[in-house]
Amino acid sequence: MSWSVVLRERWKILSKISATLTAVRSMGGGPRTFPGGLNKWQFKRMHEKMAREKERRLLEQEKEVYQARLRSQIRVKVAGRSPAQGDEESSSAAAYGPMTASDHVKALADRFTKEGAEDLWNEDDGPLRDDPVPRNPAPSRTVPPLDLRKMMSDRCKVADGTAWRSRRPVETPGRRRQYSSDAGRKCRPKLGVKSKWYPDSDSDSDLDSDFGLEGDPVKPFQTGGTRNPKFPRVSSVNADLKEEEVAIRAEKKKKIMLSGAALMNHDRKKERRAPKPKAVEKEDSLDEEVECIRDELEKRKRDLAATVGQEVEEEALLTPRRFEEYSISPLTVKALTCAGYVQLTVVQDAALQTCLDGNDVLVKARTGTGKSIAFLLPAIEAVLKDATVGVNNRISPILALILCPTRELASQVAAEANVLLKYHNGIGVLSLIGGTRFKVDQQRLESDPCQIIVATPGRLLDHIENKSGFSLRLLGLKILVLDEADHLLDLGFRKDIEKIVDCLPRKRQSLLFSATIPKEVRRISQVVLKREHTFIDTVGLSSQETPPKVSQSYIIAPHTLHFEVVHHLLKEHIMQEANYKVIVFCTTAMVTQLTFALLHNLKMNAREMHSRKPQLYRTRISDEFRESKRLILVTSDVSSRGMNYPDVTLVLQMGVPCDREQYIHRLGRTGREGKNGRGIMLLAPWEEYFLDEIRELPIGKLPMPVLNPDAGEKVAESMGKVDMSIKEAAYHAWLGYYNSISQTGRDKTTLVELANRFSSSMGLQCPPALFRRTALKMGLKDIPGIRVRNS
Ligand SMILES: Nc1ncnc2c1ncn2[C@@H]1O[C@H](COP(=O)(O)OP(=O)(O)OP(=O)(O)O)[C@@H](O)[C@H]1O
Repeated sequence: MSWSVVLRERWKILSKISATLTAVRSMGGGPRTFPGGLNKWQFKRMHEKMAREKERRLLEQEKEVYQARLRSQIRVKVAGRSPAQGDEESSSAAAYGPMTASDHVKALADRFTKEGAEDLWNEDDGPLRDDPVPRNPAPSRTVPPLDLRKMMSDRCKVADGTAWRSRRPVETPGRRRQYSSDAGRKCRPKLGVKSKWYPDSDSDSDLDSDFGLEGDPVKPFQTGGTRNPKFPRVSSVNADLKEEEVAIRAEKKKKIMLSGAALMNHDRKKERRAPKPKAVEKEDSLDEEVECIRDELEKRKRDLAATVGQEVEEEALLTPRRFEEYSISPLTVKALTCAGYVQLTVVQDAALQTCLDGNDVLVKARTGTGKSIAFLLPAIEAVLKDATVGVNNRISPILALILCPTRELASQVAAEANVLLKYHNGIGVLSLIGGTRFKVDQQRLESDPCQIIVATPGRLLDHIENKSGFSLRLLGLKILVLDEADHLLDLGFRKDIEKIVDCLPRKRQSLLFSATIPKEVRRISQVVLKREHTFIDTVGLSSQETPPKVSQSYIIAPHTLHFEVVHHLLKEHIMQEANYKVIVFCTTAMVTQLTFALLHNLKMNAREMHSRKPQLYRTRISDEFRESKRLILVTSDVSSRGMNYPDVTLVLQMGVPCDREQYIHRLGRTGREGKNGRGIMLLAPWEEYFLDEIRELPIGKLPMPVLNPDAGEKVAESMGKVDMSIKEAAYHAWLGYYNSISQTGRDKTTLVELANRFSSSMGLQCPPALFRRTALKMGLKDIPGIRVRNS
């Protein structure tokens, strides 16, 4: 065999081997390593396991609390038995405590109603305040809040001469609130309706329910131990307690007292043993009273709505305190002064010192009142205090982590942080947000010595899971901030937040800020906060949650006319305001696209912003709108929270928001820094149910505007020019939205009707095939009168 043949054979073998090697080479640039030499999946599984364990631990802790509560109940009841009863068990049990159960209840009643018992009351059923007297109390309202309970008791005094003691302690001047609950806002007095007791709720709500805070206008106890004739004797309550005691003892004998099964039994919702009024005739008159008060309440609300534009509430945004009075770095004070911040706003004054002291804090304050600076200052101070700062580390630990729900908000917060760090060389801020290249983030993380990260949860988790060494950098974290905390702890984000928190050191400070903190968020806030955190609420029960100088109104109009009404309102506003700046909120990204296309065809100066747009475009539009005047931003809810666009003159909400909180945040884009503003919500008749959710807000009804037929034709013509694919996409998205949020949407027959109306308002013919496609997409089957199922 010649050499050339041998060479050719060898060449063939070599090329085969190289082809095989190419085929088995792993994709994505080789294996990634994680701390502890784990691969990506092992690392992910480890985190999931840790999360599961944490969940189990929390559950166990909760069980322990129930057990302890049960034990203490039994102890009180056993101690309540007098030795005179001759029961050996009771006499030995009496050693547990010196009081009988009824004495205990009476003493508590006395304690709660006496003056100076403020320390017993909680902030919005939260933990007891460390510092009950704030240095600068929120200025009082010009219009005093309507105290339903006080009115009730006053009326009752007049009616039958008996003095009913209100459960609400008297507001002491100089205090923000002695205690709080949602009672004032959510719970109208509902007589004859039993309120529920949830034994698994936190200790604070126990306090509420035990003392009938929820929905009860009056309290059964009186000072001095005298009994209100409307309520049964405490002894009848004791009889109930005794029965329960016997049942519990029987359970105990079976040795299942503290078993999971026993706990499950106590986990069930129980009807609270709220004392009922005895006299039926009094109940009737009481009903009348309540009706009367409701009417008065409605009237007051209407008056407030009518006059809100005329400075009903003159609350000052700034306090007399100045930043240099706090223990913050002089360089930061210099930067603050440079940016025009000299005095603190109310929320900054209320929260700053507590945050600087290193406590875990949950803060609620109205939109546009300066929460960002209130959490950025403690974050910067925490970084400055760390010994590693100033040391020339190539890769510095991440000391402060700020999480925001949207990319634009994260960029805005990072920009604000940079303003405050103007004179601090060596401290860096980096924003990690979705929609940008991961590689670019990695390079910036390696090249910039940043100690503060502002991130959206998804992208941060990406870095934790896919970038080796990133989790290690987080181990030195000193402070965690959740801006728009209620949204971040919402179902959409919660899993991500839990995963992130699992990667952070336990010994850290956590700050949660938002303009809305629903009760359920307070309960789950302990996913992030320590149990003994402080709750600061600068809004309070007595005040409205929306900006005081924003006039709020709604219009009910047939859906087929919505685009026409929007066009009319915008034209009218442009005529009235020379420097108009309007935000139009739409229900979904696709509906936003459609509305923008329509306004664009109508030659209005508008921009669009929603999640379907690339990040670069979104950033550009956001910056442009921040700087501009005489511009309309048509947007989805990506702009509803936290975005600080100065001098917005009108917020127009087209269609129902997904919940009450979203309404407040959308509206909060106007009237910032205590300025004037206007908010209009446009609803279809079937969306009126939403008004009930915001009934305590000063919102008034506007009549349906008189529409110009010529303008109507113009709108129809412009709608005709909009691309069919945009209309179809909006149609799908719109139906999906209503199907997911509203009761109406869940009624399939109504949904078909809505679909027809929506399609006609777009000039879409709604062919059955299109509706079938939508219905299938939404997982709907068997709609009466329509064959949805694919044959
Ligand atoms: N101490 C201050 N003095 C003057 N202006 C301030 C001060 N603090 C904040 N501001 C201004 O108040 C405006 C609103 O601030 P910020 O965006 O922090 O409000 P926010 O409470 O976070 O609102 P949202 O709830 O919508 O997120 C900003 O324009 C900011 O510059």
